[in-house]
Amino acid sequence: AYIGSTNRRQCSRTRCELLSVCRMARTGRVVLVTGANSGVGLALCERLLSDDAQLQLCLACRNEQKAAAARQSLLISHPKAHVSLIRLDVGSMRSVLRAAEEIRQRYNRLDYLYLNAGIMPSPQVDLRAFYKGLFSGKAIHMFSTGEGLLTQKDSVTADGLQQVFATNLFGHFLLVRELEPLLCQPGHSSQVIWTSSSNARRSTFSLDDLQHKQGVEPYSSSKYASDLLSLALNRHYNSQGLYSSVICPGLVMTNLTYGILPSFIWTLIMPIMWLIRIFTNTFTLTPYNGAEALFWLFKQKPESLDPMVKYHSLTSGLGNNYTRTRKMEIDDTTSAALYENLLEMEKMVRKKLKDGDVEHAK
Ligand SMILES: NC(=O)C1=CN([C@@H]2O[C@H](COP(=O)(O)OP(=O)(O)OC[C@H]3O[C@@H](n4cnc5c(N)ncnc54)[C@H](OP(=O)(O)O)[C@@H]3O)[C@@H](O)[C@H]2O)C=CC1
Ligand SMILES: CC(C)CCC[C@@H](C)[C@H]1CC[C@H]2C3=C(CC[C@]12C)[C@@]1(C)CCC(=O)[C@@H](C)[C@@H]1CC3
Repeated sequence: AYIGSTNRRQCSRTRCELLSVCRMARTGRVVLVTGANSGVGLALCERLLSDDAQLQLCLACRNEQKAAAARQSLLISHPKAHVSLIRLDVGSMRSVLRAAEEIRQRYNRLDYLYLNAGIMPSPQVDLRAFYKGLFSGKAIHMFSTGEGLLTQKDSVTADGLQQVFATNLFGHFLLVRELEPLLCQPGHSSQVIWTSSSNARRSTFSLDDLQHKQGVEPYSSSKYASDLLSLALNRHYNSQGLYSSVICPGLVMTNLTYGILPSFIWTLIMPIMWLIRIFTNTFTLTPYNGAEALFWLFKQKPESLDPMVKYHSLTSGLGNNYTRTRKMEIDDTTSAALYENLLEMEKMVRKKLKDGDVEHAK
């Protein structure tokens, strides 16, 4: 019933309207966005619909109510848009497999897959590092990347995976693998676009501890892993028409960032944040601005994209948005090794889920 809410609306339409919807559905580009019910993901959806009214947009979210509210808000500004919902908890591998099956049944191709859902659970600001950073001569770098400032408390999911790794990376990896038949269509190219971060740091990632069980910066590690994985996807799938890119939305005020400090502190420092924006173009601050690079990529020929760079959403002091590339600190050897490890992990997870089903049936 959840995923069929578009259909319910259509039932009440005339036959003629229905036929035109079906005709459009056959021609419009298909875009799926994970974590589309708030923040950068929702702002991206707004921008995509403003650009292309024929789009078939699918919001993949874990929370039914929030997803329905997001769809409603999109339909208020774009009443004729084709917006459907799919339930997807990207941190649960069973949910990923179920959602992918539903997507394969619903669409015969996928043009854009935005892997945007992400978490940073129980973030803690290291105040000592913050004060040190302020007077280190690298304050602007610290403000634009949050490097070394944030630690998080991770947990373990029902699949036995680290939650941050499962949500920010592995669930999305499994989704891409499952949607391969829709993404890799002969004579047709598709884009996979990861919402990574400039917080991604090589030193927080280790091939010996992919899930970052040992460390306290799982967010940074998972984002660095997404940069590596995007490169590996390009190496494996470009010949089949699939192109992968990573972006950083800059510092955006969303549920994720509001979770970092108590709300009264945000209220107090907000004027300072707007001031800092004069010195660093990475303080995009609004979800609309943060979605700039995601939207920019939507307009690009995928063949023209560089797999070694990250696309950054930037906003000038005067409030103008633009996208700039920065070379990532990644290499093919580590990227290939990560990919092999993820394939191994995928096998294990699939087996575990299958064995679980058999146990359950007994
Ligand atoms: N805000 C910032 O400054 C920056 C953000 N980013 C990245 O941007 C992306 C979007 O975050 P942002 O808009 O800021 O924050 P929000 O918290 O507003 O958005 C995150 C979205 O991801 C969804 N999500 C989280 N976990 C899951 C899950 N298990 N399954 C499905 N959906 C899930 C959330 O759904 P729900 O509402 O149900 O929790 C929400 O819709 C993230 O990947 C984040 O890491 C990167 C750099 C900077
Ligand atoms: C008065 C307070 C002690 C001031 C603390 C400021 C910090 C909370 C921010 C300074 C730079 C910010 C930042 C992020 C979060 C909040 C800060 C650390 C991010 C890490 C959020 C998520 C991302 O992915 C990054 C790109 C952000 C970079 C900057």
